[in-house]
Amino acid sequence: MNGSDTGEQLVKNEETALATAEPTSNGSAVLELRDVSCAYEATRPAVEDISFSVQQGEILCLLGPSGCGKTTILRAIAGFERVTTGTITLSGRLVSSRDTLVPTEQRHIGMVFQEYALFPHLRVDKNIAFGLNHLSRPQQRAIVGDLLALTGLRGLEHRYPHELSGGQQQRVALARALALRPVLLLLDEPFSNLDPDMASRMRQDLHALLRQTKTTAILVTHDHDEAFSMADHVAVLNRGRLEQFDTPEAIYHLPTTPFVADFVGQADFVSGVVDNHVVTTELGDFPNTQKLATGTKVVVMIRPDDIHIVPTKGANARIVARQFKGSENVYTIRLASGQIVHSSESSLSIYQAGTAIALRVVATHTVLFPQSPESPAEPESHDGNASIP
Ligand SMILES: Nc1ncnc2c1ncn2[C@@H]1O[C@H](COP(=O)(O)OP(=O)(O)OP(=O)(O)O)[C@@H](O)[C@H]1O
Repeated sequence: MNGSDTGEQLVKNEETALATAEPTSNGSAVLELRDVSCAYEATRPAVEDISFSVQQGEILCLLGPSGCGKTTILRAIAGFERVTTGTITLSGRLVSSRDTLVPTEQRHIGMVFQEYALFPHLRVDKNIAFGLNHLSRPQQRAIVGDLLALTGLRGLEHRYPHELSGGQQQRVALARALALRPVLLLLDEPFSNLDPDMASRMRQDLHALLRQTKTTAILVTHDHDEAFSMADHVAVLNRGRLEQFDTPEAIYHLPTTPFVADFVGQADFVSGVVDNHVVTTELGDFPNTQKLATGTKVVVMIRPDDIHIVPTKGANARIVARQFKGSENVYTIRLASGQIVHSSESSLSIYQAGTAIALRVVATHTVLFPQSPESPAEPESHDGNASIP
């Protein structure tokens, strides 16, 4: 392992082009939440002090583990839940506060939920036209025709919901929501009932459709890949609190908490000590991007794709295990100290367990967190595989 290898190839955070986002804005926001809390039980808030805004035409993803409060926020925006503190403003109008609850039907919000909720006795075209009774027949036909084309449902307009696949039913639910030209479209885990291939296709189609119709949307998911591929901004929630609101790129590369770092991808956390301009760790030196005082103890977040294996006789680190993932091999590595880190290598790079290796670290963004007695416990268990010293 070579400390200078590590240090030379690093780029300071200040030099990156990553744009970070403001969670609130007083610009022309379609939706603005300010210090919103909701509680199902008087003593225990389900979500607390949530503030963010969504601009016209933007897609926001609410991302977090089960029970973190995603659906509660969506329901509060829709007007199904009261807020106990804070305000929700929609198109400049106060719709929720402690003393205000504008009814759902006056909020001009479209909704698509996991179970689609189509009318089983109505054909596809009638399902889509359901909310359009105030318009003339020719107007209704024109809107339905446009949406059938946009959602790829042409030819299926005379079928009943039970005669459609899950993906097709979901398109009908989308078309029905868009027919009313909502100021905001809310989607609660809309792909969770679809198989992975169909979900991936639907994500791309939905993204194109929202862009084409300039629809402002909020999508709830616990899948960070889904959030990254769909969103302009991602709000990461943990235990009812907003941990970070940012662009997908900044959430991945510049997470502001160990929880976010761990939740949005595999991450390892290596102990280090600040020595002037660098942080010295067992993996080499990293830039002291936060200008911390010499002697400060920190943990450095490192992703597996930043760590590369160099088989080296006599080196102190060892390969413990290999996990084949199709497009990559993820290696579990034990450093001389016993610390475990991970390395992502190409699917054809195969090394045996026990191989002595050096590590080349090419971290493009250095993320430092304070080392505290609490930090090891912060991330909760989920898909990620982080190990924190
Ligand atoms: N109707 C309810 N009554 C009491 N507590 C509730 C109710 N609905 C949700 N909660 C609680 O509020 C918290 C947030 O739940 P919420 O459904 O918003 O989370 P979520 O992130 O959407 O979860 P999931 O991904 O599993 O749907 C959880 O602790 C949950 O147990």
